[in-house]
Amino acid sequence: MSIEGVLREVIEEWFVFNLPRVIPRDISYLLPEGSALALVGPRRAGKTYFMYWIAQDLMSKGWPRSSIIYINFEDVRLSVLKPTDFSMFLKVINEEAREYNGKILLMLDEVQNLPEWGRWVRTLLDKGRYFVILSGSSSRVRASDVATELRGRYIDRLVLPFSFREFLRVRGFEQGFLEVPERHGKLLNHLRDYVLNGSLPEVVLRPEMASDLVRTYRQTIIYRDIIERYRIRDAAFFETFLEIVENSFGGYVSVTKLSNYFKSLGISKSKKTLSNYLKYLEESYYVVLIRRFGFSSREVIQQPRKVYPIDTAYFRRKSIEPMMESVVAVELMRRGLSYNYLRINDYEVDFVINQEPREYIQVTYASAMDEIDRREFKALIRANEVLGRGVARVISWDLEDEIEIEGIKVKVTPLWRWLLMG
Ligand SMILES: Nc1ncnc2c1ncn2[C@@H]1O[C@H](COP(=O)(O)OP(=O)(O)OP(=O)(O)O)[C@@H](O)[C@H]1O
Repeated sequence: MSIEGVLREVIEEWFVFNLPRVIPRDISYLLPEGSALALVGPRRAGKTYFMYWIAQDLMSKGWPRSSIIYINFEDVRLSVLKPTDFSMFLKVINEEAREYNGKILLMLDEVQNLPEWGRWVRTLLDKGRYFVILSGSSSRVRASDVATELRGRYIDRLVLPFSFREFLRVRGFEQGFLEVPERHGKLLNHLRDYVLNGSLPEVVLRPEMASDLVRTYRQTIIYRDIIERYRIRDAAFFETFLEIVENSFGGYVSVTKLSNYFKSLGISKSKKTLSNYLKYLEESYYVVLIRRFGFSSREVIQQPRKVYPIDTAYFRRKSIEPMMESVVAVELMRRGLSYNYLRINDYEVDFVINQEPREYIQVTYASAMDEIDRREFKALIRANEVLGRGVARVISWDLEDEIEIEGIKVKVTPLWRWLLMG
């Protein structure tokens, strides 16, 4: 069959494809004129399913199915598409689809498999007749690649594993009357499940498969998205490096210390290489790195970074507190906030949110107010003194209070409430 025939076949299959049941996400989307909507985020976080959801949502608002085309370029039948096939592609789209209010929506998935996809998308946008939504593998269609390929003509949306609100929706737990004791107990059980097992959609939906799924996801990220993509020749070394990073989840990684450590083993790796490896892990959305507050980006490389996995399913179990911090870090990312950790002499604040007013956050698993380490409060007070007045908050497991220490009000907020606040 000619490539034209194949493309028609793929599109016609889409028109009769039974869309799966999709759990609605709390991620907003829009169809911008002249720009593409790029969905970025970690592996298996639900980018494709979010496209299906958009299709369903638009159809419920009157869009006919024939005005929406979804193409997955990972389809082997499309692997022979060449950059010069663009005119044919356009002709097939125009013949197969029907306009709705003068527009056709094109959803292009795994777009990295399409040679020169950036040019294709820009040309489509120039025609003024198409809305384009695209997504691709986390490492090849990273936010930075989209920026380069589309020269600013895009809006991106980060698709992360389920938020706690979405997670409760999957579990069928209504979000009212949370203080009623029986419901409260259930809520805390859900919270424990969320913190300990993470919220990758398939893992949440098929908990019995969790360990197999998580192992496979990790392998794909490490081997396909990082080692292959960045052409890392010394894969065995990278794995050793990764092991150290994974064992540091919830703590610090310092490129300087790592470089010295490897030197002591007779392995010479430059700080630049190690720093790049960390960057790859971050760009592939496997880890979240938190930089120290107050240092320029050049200086920050020398500073230890705090490291968390993108989902606690990847966490090497330690205690629950660092896992709670991990959930908070990813939630801040979900809310699109910029944040750092802060260290002033011996005091440390887990998160400083860079907004007006600043917010200083500590995370604790303490089960009674007097169990909270005084140093946690002291650090919040120091932060207020040094960086200026802000909101001081302790995120706890289930404690709720507001106290005043040395003239500074500190809010103590349960993790579940904080997660549902966003
Ligand atoms: N909103 C959702 N409702 C129901 N199931 C979902 C949802 N999102 C994701 N899933 C489940 O998680 C799996 C992975 O989701 P999806 O394929 O959308 O991820 P992705 O981000 O496109 O992955 P990749 O980066 O590997 O292409 C799906 O096969 C489905 O089982």
